[in-house]
Amino acid sequence: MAGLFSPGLFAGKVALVTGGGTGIGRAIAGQLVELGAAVTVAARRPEPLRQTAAELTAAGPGRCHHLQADIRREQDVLRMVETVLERDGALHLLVNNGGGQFVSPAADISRNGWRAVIETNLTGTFTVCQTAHRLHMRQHGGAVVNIIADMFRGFPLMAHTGASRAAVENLTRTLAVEWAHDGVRVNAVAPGVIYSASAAANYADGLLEQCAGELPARRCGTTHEVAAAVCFLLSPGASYVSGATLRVDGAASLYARQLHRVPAHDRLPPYRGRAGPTGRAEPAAGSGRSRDREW
Ligand SMILES: CCCCCCC/C=C/C(=O)SCCNC(=O)CCNC(=O)[C@H](O)C(C)(C)COP(=O)(O)OP(=O)(O)OC[C@H]1O[C@@H](n2cnc3c(N)ncnc32)[C@H](O)[C@@H]1OP(=O)(O)O
Ligand SMILES: NC(=O)C1=CN([C@@H]2O[C@H](COP(=O)(O)OP(=O)(O)OC[C@H]3O[C@@H](n4cnc5c(N)ncnc54)[C@H](OP(=O)(O)O)[C@@H]3O)[C@@H](O)[C@H]2O)C=CC1
Repeated sequence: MAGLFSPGLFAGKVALVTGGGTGIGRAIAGQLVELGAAVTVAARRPEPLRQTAAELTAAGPGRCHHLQADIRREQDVLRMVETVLERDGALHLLVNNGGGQFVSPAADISRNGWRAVIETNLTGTFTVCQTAHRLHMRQHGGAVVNIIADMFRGFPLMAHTGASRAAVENLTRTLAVEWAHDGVRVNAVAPGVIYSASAAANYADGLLEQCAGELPARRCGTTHEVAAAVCFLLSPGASYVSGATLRVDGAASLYARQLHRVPAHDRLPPYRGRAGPTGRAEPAAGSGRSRDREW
């Protein structure tokens, strides 16, 4: 099938995709290589990176390098950006896709679990943005896309990722303004439920499929659908788009389905003022338990 974008759209462009060895990141790297870019994929596990780089380079016409880096480690991030600049002489396009989380009620998230997710999704993304800007984009401009998530109504059972992705959305807006005069555009893409091997593994027991059946689109999104949105935002076609969030979710963020179902309860009694219409204090509705919780 012919691609959506003009062949050679990114010829001569240098791109870095974190988390680019697997899933959505791999699809983004694949579309960039297909459109002529020199792409580096970076993440922690060497094997998926090596395999992705080899396969994408073989497919061409662009090429794909790989390097191991943990975006939580400042030294890794510095080395990653320096390596791209030394090898390819520039960094025009940056995609902050590396990230993750786990499903847990907020009450049960350990301090270290919270820190792991915040340091990856938020601090890691910030460190990569700041380093790319400081070492190259401040002088030469560029385009950045941050991958976030559908956290617009909160993210029950994923409080850590909801908080970090909302923060990245706000960071995106701030950087779009601060870096406009450097010629840097910064946007976000918010995927909904996207079928990737990792999502399938992390939302096991058919949860992903079950959830997909309740989405407005009645299916999960594909990694290629996210990649197409990212390529648009990186392209000159989006030259006047900065600070925006593009939701790639088939309208899921506008629809009520959530991972968490609120159980039946009466634990949020209404406020009735000091006195009701009779002049006497009104009894609270519901069970004694509900009254116990009035404050
Ligand atoms: C079905 C409908 C809704 C779907 C919505 C889809 C939304 C998004 C989907 C995706 O993004 S899927 C693809 C992303 N990939 C992942 O999320 C990868 C899987 N996750 C991880 O690798 C980890 O969760 C991590 C924390 C992000 C990685 O950090 P790290 O490698 O450093 O982890 P550890 O050192 O092993 O642990 C640190 C800390 O975190 C606690 N922890 C880790 N996993 C869990 C878990 N599953 N449950 C509870 N706690 C967990 C771990 O115990 C450590 O804390 P302490 O034990 O030291 O207190
Ligand atoms: N699939 C979905 O439905 C949705 C996904 N997302 C987000 O989109 C992104 C891609 O997800 P998806 O492709 O599905 O899942 P993947 O797990 O395949 O992608 C996450 C990638 O991030 C890399 N990564 C994780 N932690 C680090 C780190 N500390 N340093 C560098 N790289 C890291 C992983 O590689 P490695 O472990 O080797 O480091 C992996 O390649 C993630 O940020 C995800 O949370 C958001 C909304 C929905």
